[in-house]
Amino acid sequence: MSEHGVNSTLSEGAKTATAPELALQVKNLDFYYGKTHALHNISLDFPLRSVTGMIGPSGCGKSTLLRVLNRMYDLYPGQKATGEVIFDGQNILAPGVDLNLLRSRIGMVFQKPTPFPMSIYDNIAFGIRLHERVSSSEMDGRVEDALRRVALWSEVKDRLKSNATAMSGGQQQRLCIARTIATHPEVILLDEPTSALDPVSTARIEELLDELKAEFTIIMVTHNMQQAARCADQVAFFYLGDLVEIDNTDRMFTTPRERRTQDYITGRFG
Ligand SMILES: Nc1ncnc2c1ncn2[C@@H]1O[C@H](COP(=O)(O)OP(=O)(O)OP(=O)(O)O)[C@@H](O)[C@H]1O
Repeated sequence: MSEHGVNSTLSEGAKTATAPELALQVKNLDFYYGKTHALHNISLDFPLRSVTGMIGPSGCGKSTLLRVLNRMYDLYPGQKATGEVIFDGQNILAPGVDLNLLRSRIGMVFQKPTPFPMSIYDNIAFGIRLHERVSSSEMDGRVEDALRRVALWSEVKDRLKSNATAMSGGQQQRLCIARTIATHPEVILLDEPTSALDPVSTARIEELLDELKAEFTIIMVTHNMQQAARCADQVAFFYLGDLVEIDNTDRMFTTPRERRTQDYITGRFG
C-alpha cells in the first residue's frame, strides 16, 4: 500500500483514456512553494515516445515542473500543485494516486549522478525488487539487459559486485539511467543529466537518449541550447514561471514566435 493508498485506475493494466499519441498532458498547472507562486497556469502536451527539451534561465521553473510530473514535490511539506496532469487517462495530481507505482512508471534521473552506495548489480536490482518478485536468473537477465541498453555492459560485466561509487561520473550517470529503465517506466524525466559530465560522456548520453526514445517518452531539462537542438523533438521555453512558447525544435531555434524566446536562444540573457 502506498502512502496515499492504492488507486485502482493507476495500475499496470489500465492503459486507456489519454489520447494515444500523448504520454502526458499538463492542464492549467499552478505550483506554489509556500507563498512563492513558481509556475503560472502551464498547459502543454508531451507526445508519446518523443524527447521534449525544457529550457529557460535559472529560476524559471523547469525543475519544478519536472518534479510535479512524478509528484516528487509531495515529499516536501508546504509545496502545492493545482490543475491537472493527465497520465494514462488519470489526473495524477488527484488524491489517492499510488505514488510508488507512479514513480516506477515515470522515472527520474538527476543532475548529479546518484548511484546507491552498493554494488553495480544491486543498483539495478534494487528498484526491480521494490516492485516485482523475480527469480535470481531472471534478475541476472534484467540487470544485464538494462546495462546493455545504456552501453555499460562490456565495461562492467566483470565487476558487477564492485561498488558503483567507484565508477567514473559518466558511467555512474549511465548506471542511473539503467536503474531507471530497468523497472520499465513509460516516461523518463531528466534534470540536466549531463551538466556534471565531460564532453565524451555527454555525447554518449545524448546518443543513448536518441535510442531510448524509440521506447520511452523523455522529458529533459537542459541549460545547453545545442543539446536541446541535438536531442529534442520539441522544445518548451520557460521564463519567470510562465511557459512562453513550445514548438518543434527546428522552428523553435529558427523562427521562434516570441521576442523573449529569440533573446534567450541567441544568448542575450540567461
Ligand atoms: N524549495 C524551494 N522553496 C522555495 N522556493 C523554491 C524552492 N525551489 C525552487 N524555488 C523557487 O521556484 C522558482 C523556480 O525554481 P526552479 O528550481 O524550478 O527553476 P529552474 O528553472 O529549474 O532553475 P535552474 O535552471 O537554476 O535549476 C524559483 O523562483 C526558485 O527560487
